[in-house]
Amino acid sequence: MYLFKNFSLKDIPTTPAALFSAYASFTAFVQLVRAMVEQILPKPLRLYIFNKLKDYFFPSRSSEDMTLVINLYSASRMTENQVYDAAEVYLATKVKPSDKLLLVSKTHDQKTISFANAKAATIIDTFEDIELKWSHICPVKRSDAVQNDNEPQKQCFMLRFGTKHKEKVMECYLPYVLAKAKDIKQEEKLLKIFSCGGNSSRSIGLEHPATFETMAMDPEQKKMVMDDLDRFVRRRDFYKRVGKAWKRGYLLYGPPGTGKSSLIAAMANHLKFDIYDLELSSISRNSDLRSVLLSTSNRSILVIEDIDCSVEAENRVVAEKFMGSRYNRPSQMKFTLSGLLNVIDGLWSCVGDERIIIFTTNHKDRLDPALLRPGRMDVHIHMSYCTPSGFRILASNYLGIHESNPHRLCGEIEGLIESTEVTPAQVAEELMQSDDADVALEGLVNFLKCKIQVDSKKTKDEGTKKAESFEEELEQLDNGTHPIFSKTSAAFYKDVI
Ligand SMILES: Nc1ncnc2c1ncn2[C@@H]1O[C@H](COP(=O)(O)OP(=O)(O)OP(=O)(O)O)[C@@H](O)[C@H]1O
Ligand SMILES: [Mg+2]
Repeated sequence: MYLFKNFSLKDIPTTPAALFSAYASFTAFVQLVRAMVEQILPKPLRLYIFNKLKDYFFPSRSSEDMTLVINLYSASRMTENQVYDAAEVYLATKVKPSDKLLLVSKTHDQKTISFANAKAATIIDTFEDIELKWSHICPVKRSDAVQNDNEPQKQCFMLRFGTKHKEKVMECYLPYVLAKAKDIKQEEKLLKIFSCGGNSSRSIGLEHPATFETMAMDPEQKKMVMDDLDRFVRRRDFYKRVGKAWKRGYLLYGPPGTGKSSLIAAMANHLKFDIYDLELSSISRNSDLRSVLLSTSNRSILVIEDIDCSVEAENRVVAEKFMGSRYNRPSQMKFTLSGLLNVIDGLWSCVGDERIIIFTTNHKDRLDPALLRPGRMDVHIHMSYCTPSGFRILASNYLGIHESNPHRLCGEIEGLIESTEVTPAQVAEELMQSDDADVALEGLVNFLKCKIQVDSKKTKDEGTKKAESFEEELEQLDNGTHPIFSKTSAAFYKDVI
């Protein structure tokens, strides 16, 4: 303040001699300060402060730094550079509360609106105490410039860091950015379900709400499946080490309405894998099957539902085609379960990674032994009729009734469920009848009681029918009119029955 108060315009040196003298005193002053600093601060500390100041005032000129240039296109310019893509995704998450300019976007593949920092700014990231400075270069297109379509814009990211960290950045940080970006994309990804058959494959967004949380399954079985899936995706190196393809096969079996399809959706949602639903009925040749398999991507689930019916139906179709001699070489068209398994096994073991294949059936007992052979399907999951614990999950999903505060009818319902075979789908349908828990649960009680009555009548009727036919048979044996046994062998047969 003192200096400024006493300073007037006439103090500004104007003549060359006065300017020289001012310069000389300024340099003398700087040298004095420098000498004092050299006396007080040791050299390493001085260097450190000097570099910091230099970085701050001249960020692009630090001699101890090195810069990596990450172009939008790879060196060959044929394809997009995955590192650029990953950097874009990764840096978009580095939004700071102080950022005043944000980019807002949402693509078809994203579930939510995303906010990213404008690329104009330098973004400072830290990784294991290394400071990394990201900046984005995007040359402005001049309106008078001749646009050459073959020459992509030289957009790039510049990544600057201390040269001494070169190895760590190359070997650890960049892979970390790639992995992080993959996770972010995976998290935001809208799953797809591809319907594959013949030569075509259509896809739509998979918005099935089933999750493991909403699945009415035995808690231990649920945990087993979740753990198995988690272990599978974690074990890339393990599969490599033991020389096994990174694939896993599941067989889901159980009566209709026990949640086989829902479990597939829950698995896809859990892993964030797309689903390829293979319609075997529209595939007549192994070559079609091969091309469908080749068109599936990594991190996906290939589903073949109702395997017992599909293969039977397919064999019929092939037989019809064969009889109609629409094809000249019918032997090539033979399409059997073992053929299917061979194609899948053969291709499956060498194409792609992180694949899951799921077969479903209502009748495990009708399946070809080739499918049940040990080692063919890694995990067999039995989807059973509704259990009391399954009911509790459904009651929580549909009516918000929690175990800690059960409804007065829950105990009765659990007892009824234990004494009959009711599917989770049937229970769910009853629970959907009303938002009012009293009404919905009373409806379920009535439904279960009716079912028990109908079932016991059916069993009784069957028993009566059996008893009647038994009586009839005895009579035939006695009077010698039995269609198989003569009067002489009747005594022996009576003993057996
Ligand atoms: N275990 C379950 N947990 C939760 N909901 C279930 C369960 N099982 C069935 N559901 C309900 O019933 C409906 C039908 O079930 P889903 O289609 O999954 O049965 P499925 O076993 O595949 O039957 P299908 O053998 O006929 O194909 C589902 O949409 C879901 O609402
Ligand atoms: Mg199903």
